[in-house]
Amino acid sequence: MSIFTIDGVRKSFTNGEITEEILKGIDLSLKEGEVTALVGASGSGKSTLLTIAAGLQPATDGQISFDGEKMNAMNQEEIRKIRASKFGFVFQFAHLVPFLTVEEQLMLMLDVAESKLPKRAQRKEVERILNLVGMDHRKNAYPSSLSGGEKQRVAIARALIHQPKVLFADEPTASLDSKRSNDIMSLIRELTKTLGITTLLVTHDEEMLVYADRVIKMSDGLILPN
Ligand SMILES: Nc1ncnc2c1ncn2[C@@H]1O[C@H](COP(=O)(O)OP(=O)(O)OP(=O)(O)O)[C@@H](O)[C@H]1O
Repeated sequence: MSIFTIDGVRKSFTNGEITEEILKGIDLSLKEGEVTALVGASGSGKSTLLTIAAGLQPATDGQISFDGEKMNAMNQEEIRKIRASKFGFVFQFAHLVPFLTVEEQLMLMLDVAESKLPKRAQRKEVERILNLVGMDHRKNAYPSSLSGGEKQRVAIARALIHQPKVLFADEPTASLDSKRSNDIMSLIRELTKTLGITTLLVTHDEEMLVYADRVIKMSDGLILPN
């Protein structure tokens, strides 16, 4: 089932007198339980498409529907709520808060997502997700004592702690060596399947495409036919 559909999405940026069209009419649907990878040359529009799909910036034209609702018809506050409760994000760097322990990072995220669970149940949930990403033994650690791969595991746990429906991952392995990249992508794939999430991944790394169910190639603001 498609949970996310992108129809005829265009995006232009204007700098002074010059307007440049970066996305030139994108149609894409994402299926539940699948990892969809966006690949393409630098500047082809991958990150722009991901941020528009995630409601982080508006499209110039076109429709985005999530779970049967048109995101274009929503106001900023409605989009913010969907982002906080239904979407999770992982980027190239983990961006963990340096003065919070692993457990505290995740508790903070539950606050942001306005979790209604009592604190004790929240702690249990944190333990469960840390177990899923293999980091439960480091719940009291601060980010400075974690390796790059461990930080990314915590970032994945933080992205999934509020049980989002969609995971947006923009170059999640770009700061890692080959072994850690494979570990992280294998984890993202496994969690996509076991938790029934829909994952949109942007990557430069061809080696990571084995973890995708679908590979979408972009070139100059368009999706190339398969
Ligand atoms: N806010 C903006 N204002 C003007 N131009 C922008 C803006 N955001 C992106 N662009 C331009 O849009 C084009 C596509 O950028 P985007 O980051 O989507 O590409 P990408 O395929 O993700 O590239 P990379 O692989 O290098 O990250 C680039 O030429 C970029 O300079």
